[in-house]
Order: sequence, then structure tokens, then C-alpha cells
Amino acid sequence: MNFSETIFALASGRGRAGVAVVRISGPGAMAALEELSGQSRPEARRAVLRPLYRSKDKSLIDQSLAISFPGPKSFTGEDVVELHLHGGPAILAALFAELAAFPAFRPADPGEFTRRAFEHGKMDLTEAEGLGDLVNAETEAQARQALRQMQGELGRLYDGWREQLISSLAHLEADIDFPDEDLPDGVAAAIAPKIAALRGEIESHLADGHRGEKIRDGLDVVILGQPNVGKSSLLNALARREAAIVSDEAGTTRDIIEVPMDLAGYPVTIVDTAGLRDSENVIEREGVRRARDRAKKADIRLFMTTADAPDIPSEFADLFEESDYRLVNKSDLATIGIKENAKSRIFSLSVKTGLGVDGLMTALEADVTRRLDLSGAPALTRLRHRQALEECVAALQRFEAAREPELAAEDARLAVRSLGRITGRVDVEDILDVIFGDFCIGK
Ligand SMILES: Nc1nc2c(ncn2[C@@H]2O[C@H](COP(=O)(O)OP(=O)(O)OP(=O)(O)O)[C@@H](O)[C@H]2O)c(=O)[nH]1
Ligand SMILES: [K+]
Ligand SMILES: [Mg+2]
Repeated sequence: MNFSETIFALASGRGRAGVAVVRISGPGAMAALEELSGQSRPEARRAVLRPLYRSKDKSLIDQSLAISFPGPKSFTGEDVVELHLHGGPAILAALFAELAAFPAFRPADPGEFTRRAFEHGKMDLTEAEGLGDLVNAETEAQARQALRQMQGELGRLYDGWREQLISSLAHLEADIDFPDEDLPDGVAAAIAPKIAALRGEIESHLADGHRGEKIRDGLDVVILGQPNVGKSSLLNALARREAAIVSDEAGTTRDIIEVPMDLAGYPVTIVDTAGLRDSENVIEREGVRRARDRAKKADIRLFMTTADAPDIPSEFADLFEESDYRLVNKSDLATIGIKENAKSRIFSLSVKTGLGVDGLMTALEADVTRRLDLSGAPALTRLRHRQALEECVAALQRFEAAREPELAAEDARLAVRSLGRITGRVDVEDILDVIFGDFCIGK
């Protein structure tokens, strides 16, 4: 990482805008503002008017509002200048041309401002990831979870576990250094219960049903059933738009159709599938294969039948489980031969008249809210964290089984290291490109 370079980027959204914010970070930031404006640098953290001029003919680029944040009290920990300009493409192009011409200035890479903040100790890796999630959050739950992580909730949890382990390890080192001395039954035995308790805590954090990861990715709600029962009609009713083709021809839908939605503040993807039946048509067969495949990965499954034949047909009874929803559609055409029961998740519908659709929606909202409830302890949010915690648990299990103090100490060290990699307390150079490469430019 080369901190002698000054980086700049548009920090606000692309395209025409009332105001655009350009961020500049690095050793040349203040001098650049002085040079562009022909005035001395403004007082720290005060918004001031600064007209900016082209270097070659001193013509005005734009009237800007400038704020300086001298390091280390800035987002990146370096000298930072923020310029608020009129958000026109020509103005931005002119400013970027001027900035790029300064020696050791260049456009920022994706996530580079946040990466510099991490490298200068302004935030740990989980906080940086939380910031990335916050920028990408589309639902209220995603934003709330991201904000909690950005404020250090997860980082504190993982660092706390790491500190507990380190203090246990320190006792163990004493054991190794004085192997011949009379340590009663070995210190390793004394710390074993603490290690077991910590491992239990990490294991229960891991066994959270992927709640935090699903808040980021959304729950999959998959609609399944025979051709023509009204699956695509339901998708359109839930999405409130014509996302899928509806027709009275059996076998209309062949591909998987996904509609992202916000249910009670939580992200879900409603998935429409091909009608399940044996078909001679290769394309339809592929559609059915995809539908079955998707059914197996679903978080919530809605099995649709119709009022004249409400039972789950034998062709796909293998997919059906007690916890799945049963939707009996076309109640406008026939009296339902089955009793509606929200508890056992049987819903009578007429997608055509709209009857029962709101009730289903309310039940789904309650279900999703229960599954993804945010009120409790912070949840694991990423595979990267999950893998590190699994490594940690495995190392602790080996530690507990080890006979030799030296081997035990090595496993304890590995466990500490796995935890340290989550927050970035130990060498993580190898994963930084991946983590920050996910960010957009200007963050
Ligand atoms: N009477 C009545 N007709 C309905 C109802 N829901 C859907 N339909 C009709 O049933 C036919 C099939 O609807 P679709 O939504 O295409 O059914 P599908 O399950 O997606 O069918 P495939 O994609 O072929 O598997 C259409 O003509 C719809 O208008 C309903 O509640 N009552
Ligand atoms: K159809
Ligand atoms: Mg369909």
C-alpha cells in the first residue's frame, strides 16, 4: 500500500445531480485545494466557499463548498478534502483532469478510502465490511444490521473471544517454560474448562441458521406446483407487477423467475418456477429440473394446488415437507375440499379475485420476521467469518484432545490467529484485495 500517493474519486452517485461530492485523501490533499482555489487552506472541518480554477487559463471550473479534515482526525486517517460541486459531468471531468495532473495523484481504486482507513487503524475489518453492507443495503433490516456491524458490535465480540484465548494461552506458555516444575496437574488442565466454554459459545454463534447471512442475501421464497394452478399469477400479485407471463396454456413458465422484494423490512426473493409434471418437451423438462433444484435450496416453499384437487400430487410429494405452505388456489371456481388453517399453513386463495392474497402476505411477513429477527445478539454476517470461526473451533477441539503441552499451545495459537483474521488484528494482507475489491469506487 503506497500512502505517498494522493487518491481522489467521486463519493456520491454517478450521473447528473444537484450536488456531487468529490473526496481527496493523502499527503497532497490540502495543497491541491490551495492550488485549485488560489487561497490558503480553510479551517479544519468547516464548510467554506472555494471557487476552483483551471491551472492553464485560470478559468472557473465551479464554485465549490470545501471541507478539510486534517489527518489523523479524518475518515482515512490521512489529510482529506471533500469538495461539494454542482453534479454535472463536465464539471467533474474538468476537476478530475486538474487533480490527475498533480504529481503523485491518481483516481482511487474501489474501496481504497475504506482500505486506507483500515490500514491506519480507523476501523477493523468487520467495521469496514459493515460500511460496505450499509452502502449496499436495500431494506431496513439490512441497513440496521450493517450499521450495528459498522459500529463495531461483531468486531467487539470476536476480539473479546480472542483476548480470552490469549490470556489462557499466556498461562499455557508458563506451563511450557517450566515443564519440570511442580505445576499442580498442569495449567493446561486448569484452563480446559474455559476453553471448552469458549468453544461452546462460538459453536452456538455458528449455529444461528445463517440468520445474519440471510439478512444480507435475502430469503428465497419458492412457488411450486403443477402447471396452470396459478403460480405465475401469484408471483405477479405479490410483486404487484406483470413479472411473469400468465396464460391458460399449461407449461407457460419454463425458466426460474426471480423478483426481489421487501417484506416487513426484510429482503426476500420470490421465485416462480415451471409447473411440475412429466413432459416430453426437452425445454419443459429442463424447466422442471430447475424448479426441483431450486425447491431444494429454498428457505420457504409455497406448494400450490387448486380447490378442485387440493392434495399434493404424488409426482412431487417427495419435495413436500410438513413445514411447507400449502396454497389452494382458484377458490372462486370450486368449493375447497380442505380446511384452511394458518397454523398448519394451509391457505385458501383466489389469485384471480384477490381473495386470501393479503392474508398470505401477512403470514409470510410474520414468518420472515421470526426467521430473521434482529433483536438478539449480533449474528454472523459472512462466509469469511464463518470459515474463520470454524477453523477456530477445529483448532480448539484439537487443543482439548492434545496430550503434549507444546502441541496444545500450537493449536491454541492457531485458534487465536483465526479469530484475529476476522477483525484484521493479524496479517491479512492476502485477503484485503478480495474484501475491498467488493466495494465501489469512492467508498
Ligand atoms: N379462476 C381462476 N383462474 C385463475 C386463478 N389464478 C390463476 N388463474 C388462471 O389460471 C391460468 C394459469 O395461470 P398461471 O399463473 O399461468 O399458472 P402457472 O401455475 O404459472 O402455470 P405454468 O407456468 O404453466 O406452470 C391462467 O389463465 C390464470 O388466469 C384463480 O384464482 N381463479
Ligand atoms: K399457465
Ligand atoms: Mg407460470
